Amino acid sequence: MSGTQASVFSFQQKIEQLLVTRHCSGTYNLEPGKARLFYSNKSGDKVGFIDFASPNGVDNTQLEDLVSVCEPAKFGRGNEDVLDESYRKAWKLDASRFATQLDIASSGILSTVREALLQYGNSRHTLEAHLDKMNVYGPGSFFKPHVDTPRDRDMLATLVIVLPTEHEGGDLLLGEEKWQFNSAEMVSKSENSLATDGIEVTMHRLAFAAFYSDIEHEVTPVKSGYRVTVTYNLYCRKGQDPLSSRARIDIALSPAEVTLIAAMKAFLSRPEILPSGGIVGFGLTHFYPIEPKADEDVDRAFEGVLKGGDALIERVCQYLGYKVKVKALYGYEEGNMGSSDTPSVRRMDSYHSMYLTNRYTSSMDEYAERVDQENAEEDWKAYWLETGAQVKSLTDTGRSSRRKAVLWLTRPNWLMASKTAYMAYGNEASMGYVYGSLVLTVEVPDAKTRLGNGEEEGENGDEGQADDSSESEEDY
Ligand SMILES: O=C(O)CCC(=O)C(=O)O
Ligand SMILES: [Fe+2]
Repeated sequence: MSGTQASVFSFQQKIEQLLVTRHCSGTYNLEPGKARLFYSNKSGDKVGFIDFASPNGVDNTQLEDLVSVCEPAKFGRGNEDVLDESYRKAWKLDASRFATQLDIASSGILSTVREALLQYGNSRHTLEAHLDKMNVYGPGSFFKPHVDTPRDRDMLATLVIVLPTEHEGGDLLLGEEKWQFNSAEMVSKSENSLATDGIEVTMHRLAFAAFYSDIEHEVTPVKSGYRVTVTYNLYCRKGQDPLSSRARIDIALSPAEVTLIAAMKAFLSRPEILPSGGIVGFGLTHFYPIEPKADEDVDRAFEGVLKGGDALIERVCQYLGYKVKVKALYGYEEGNMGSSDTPSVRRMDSYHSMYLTNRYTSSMDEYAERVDQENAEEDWKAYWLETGAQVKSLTDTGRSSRRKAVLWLTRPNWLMASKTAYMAYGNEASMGYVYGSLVLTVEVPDAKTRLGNGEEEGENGDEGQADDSSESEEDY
């Protein structure tokens, strides 16, 4: 391993330690009179309610009545909603057939979740919760590994509320490390507190968990009792900025940011790293909802709304004064840049060149699939470690334009569990959005300029990789 590769490798390890998948969970004591759930059957001629704050708790007869108005829960396999009880066994009730008194905003649940999920994001972005459905998991109910289908480009996360009922099993397992949300135990604890009239009452608590929707998750079988959940889709809406750009709100740096800033500064101060300047690229950890047909600009779409560790990298690069761009990355085979310019995706080691583009087209699906191929990991790593690989940018007509040296620092989607779920299993049929794999890039000047002892433009323009290095940074 060359000296450069060794420093890239150790820097890569440092970053990856900081990029953990973020999720959040907790409990909330239900206040009497504020935790009823009303429901109706399909025709609306039968209605009922359950008071989850009732001091006596909720009994199985009440839950069986709720089940009697529910339907078997389907899930999405590709573009279809399917009923397959070997993959998902549960009941569901659409949002149109129930209402809950629970207010996730005034209870503070939503702001707690926002703080965790948008930790490094823009402080002006809001987290909007849309009630999705209610599910009941009875004895033997479960939901095998899946991701939550993106409903819209802004869909960021899923919030699951587990209401207090006595049950066993039905844990939510999340991500590669199978983080466990043991909701049965969390809701089993109740507290006695004094009501205003001095009488002691039992307060029951709900449990909640929120996680980025592209993280693979599953619900283990319920062993006894009924597990009742209300789920919300959480959308990150970009903040409007009616004020001048000087009126920004900047949140103080977190320890992870401080560590990464120092590491990045030290790394880029090494003269052997991109000596003539070029692009530093990061494969994003998370998948992002993309509408392949929309042909939208991914940089504009995702700038400032990245998830978890991806947002951490973005914020650190911005802090260091670099302009960050979100891009799609394609590989092209030699000789395949004919007039049709249809991207052809092949194994990384057979690529002639890599292309960075602002557009994500349906061919990027194949690109994402390629990452999933068996044994692809090794090739991918080797490529990702390669220094001085080149990228070109694609113009809107699909023709290549300028070349730049690129140094890849993190592998894409490496924290995600089995990638098959992204293609095959969603909690709903796909609705025109797919999870796409993206990269983040920053352009860095040559080593002399970085070390503060060179001319602004750099002296060494003959590296041979940048055939048009005088172009503005907007051009890659
Ligand atoms: O109930 C849970 O904990 C998660 C449910 C879920 O994954 C879903 O409904 O998509
Ligand atoms: Fe799910």
